[in-house]
Amino acid sequence: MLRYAYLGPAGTFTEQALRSIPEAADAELLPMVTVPEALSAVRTGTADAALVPLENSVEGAVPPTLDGLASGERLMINREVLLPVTFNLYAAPGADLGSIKTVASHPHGLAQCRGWLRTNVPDAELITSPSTADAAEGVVRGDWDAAVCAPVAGQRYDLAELAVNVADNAAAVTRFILVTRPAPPPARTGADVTSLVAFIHHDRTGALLEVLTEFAVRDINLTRIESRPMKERIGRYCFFLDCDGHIEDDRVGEALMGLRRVCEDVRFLGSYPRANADHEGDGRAKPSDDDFADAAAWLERVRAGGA
Ligand SMILES: O=C(O)C(=O)C[C@]1(C(=O)O)C=C[C@@H](O)C=C1
Repeated sequence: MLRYAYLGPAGTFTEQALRSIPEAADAELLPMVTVPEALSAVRTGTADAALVPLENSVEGAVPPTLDGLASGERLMINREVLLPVTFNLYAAPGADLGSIKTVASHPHGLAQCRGWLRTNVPDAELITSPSTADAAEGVVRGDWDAAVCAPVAGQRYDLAELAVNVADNAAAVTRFILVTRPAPPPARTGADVTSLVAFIHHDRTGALLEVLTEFAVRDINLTRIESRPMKERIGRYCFFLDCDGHIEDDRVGEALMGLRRVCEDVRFLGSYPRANADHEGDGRAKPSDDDFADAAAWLERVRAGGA
């Protein structure tokens, strides 16, 4: 039986996202307290895969996930899951809004409900917890008065619903990734994402431009770029890049080779099906895949002395 680690406890958005993966239905689900623990379960072999949050459409990146992918033994992204996230405010049965002095949630949960909390419980102290479901559990433990979490967590921990849809942006979506130990990527679908970390030569003028150029000259659409400090000293960053396409695509393979030439190091994080099938790319795709194949065949021919 496959074992899937995830950011737990039961009732997190991550668990909901994991349950949307068909293979997880028959798997053993292993709740972990933090993202680094979930990633480490995969590295040590305690789990076959881990589902962790990567970014939110309102709050941006989840730093422990980026840091856990950039360093340590290499892991690979095998799949992405997009989940709309809606938050409610829960407290112990019998409580009302006026009695709430402390509210806990995951930092991303608190950030997404900042405006509502400031308006409706202006004097409450905001406490960060490892996950939204841990915040709900903390209400049961008596650690704090209320939790901002998913409706499923409120129900699971038998809490009283004090307010619904307390997020400042009702359309928020979180992107989760399923990571495994290094393995051949899932087959190309024609609507794929490739993720990598580029470690540039810091003292070289235009080093980042060189990286971007490898994509631009091959008409590869970049869909995300994000920097994280490398933690050795101020001013050192690595760059997380997502682009359209699969490592098996000629243009993406060529771009990766180009990056390998111009960067200090490149960490390939995987090619996997894009979850938002309505994503249109830049709509140009010129030169076409056939043009890349044709150019490769032409090079072979002229190298061999042909026309
Ligand atoms: O705490 C949870 O429920 C999670 O799954 C984590 C997480 C996150 O890291 O962004 C996931 C989605 C929400 O945006 C808030 C928290």
